[in-house]
Amino acid sequence: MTDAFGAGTPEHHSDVEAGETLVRVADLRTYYGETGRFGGTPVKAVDGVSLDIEKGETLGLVGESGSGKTTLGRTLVRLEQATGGRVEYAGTDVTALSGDELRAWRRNAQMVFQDPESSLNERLPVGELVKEPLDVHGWRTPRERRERVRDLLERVGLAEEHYYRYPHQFSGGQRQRVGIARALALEPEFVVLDEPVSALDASVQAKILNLLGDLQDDLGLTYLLIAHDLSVVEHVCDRVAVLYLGQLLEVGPVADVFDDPANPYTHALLSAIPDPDPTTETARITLRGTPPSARDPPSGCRFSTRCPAKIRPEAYEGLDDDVWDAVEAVRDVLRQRANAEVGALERLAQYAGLADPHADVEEVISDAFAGLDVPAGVERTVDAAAGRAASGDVEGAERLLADEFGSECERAPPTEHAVGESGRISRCHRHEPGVQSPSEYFADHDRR
Ligand SMILES: Nc1ncnc2c1ncn2[C@@H]1O[C@H](COP(=O)(O)OP(=O)(O)OP(=O)(O)O)[C@@H](O)[C@H]1O
Repeated sequence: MTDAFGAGTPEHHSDVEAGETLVRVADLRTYYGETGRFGGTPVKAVDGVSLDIEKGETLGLVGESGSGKTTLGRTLVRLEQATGGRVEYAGTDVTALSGDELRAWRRNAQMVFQDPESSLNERLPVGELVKEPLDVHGWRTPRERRERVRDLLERVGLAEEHYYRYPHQFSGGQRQRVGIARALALEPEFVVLDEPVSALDASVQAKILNLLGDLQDDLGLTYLLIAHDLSVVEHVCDRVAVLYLGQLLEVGPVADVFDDPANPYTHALLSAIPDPDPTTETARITLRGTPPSARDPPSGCRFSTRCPAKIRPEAYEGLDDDVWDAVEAVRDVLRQRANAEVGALERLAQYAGLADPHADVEEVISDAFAGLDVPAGVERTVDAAAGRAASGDVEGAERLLADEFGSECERAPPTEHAVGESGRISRCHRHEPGVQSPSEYFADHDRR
């Protein structure tokens, strides 16, 4: 065994070498609430994720709010129990661990939480907060624990006199330092950092990120960094994984993914970052609305309901982009209306005499197509769908449009495709032969 920050590897660490797989995630699923209020469908927060994390790397995890980032992170450190699949840590499936084995493994896998305002118990002085995990694990003698806490406080840039202060006496950055010290108390090998700087001012963010980088170098840590700020990921991560509605759409080295994204969703996410160079002309892709419900995710590709590069039926390949987008927008509205949860709410509203839920479908349609030159064939199909919706058959209307305008994107889930030589993978039907790749498609279509 080593001292607090002594040389050498702590005994409880794995024998995995830098660059080898430390954490192997296989078809992982974490569902919440098997019996929901609206009819018993669980929220599929993580739904079939497979991913390797290498010892010593920083893997970024990005995706919109609600995509399952926190749930995935929490499942990897066993703060959440997986519904299915495996998390192998140095070859051992930790989803199956219990009792003493689980307790012993927990030393290796810790988490730093997003919000230093609420993740620290206000009633304990920071020294006690940092010492708590050592107490819980019965680490060495009480005196040695206090000494280790002093070392830890110093290591994260706090001073000895901070031991007896309370979290509310600290700034946001200092509180996050306390959170980091607490996570490191038991000398973990793998740390999930859940938005560790998003609640902090920009100048403080840089200091905390530097600290995390120094600690990684000194202690040989492996990080999973959850972040919504893509520029943070670009600066500090080795690889990045892109999550959408509980599934990974792209994984690869940061340099490659940021330089030349493979998946349409990554294209859209990255195009939202302001380009510091005003001379380059990068198209901004606007994503319509918010991701659909994780309780009732779309069939086929999860991103198909919002994808700007969705494959079209051959007859509509040449259709004007604006008309296509209007069709997609109408389909989106119909889908939301046919959704069980919305349906239940609407039935309730109807029962209370508040509204006729189908009254404004025609209005939605005329708004969507206003000012557009709509080909007669498209108009006929959309009118027929509007008629069905107005008579109360929203699902029938949705089906009619799906039959006419749908493609493999919404019929089958895309498989994993290797992209380039750097171990990158992307899930998208556009990587299959016979269609333009996502990059070729975006080069051809201005989706601003
Ligand atoms: N304890 C819970 N019970 C029920 N549903 C939950 C719970 N925690 C999260 N969810 C749901 O699971 C899905 C994924 O949430 P999660 O917090 O993992 O996403 P996220 O990508 O981390 O989002 P954010 O960026 O907003 O933190 C969401 O639909 C969310 O509402």
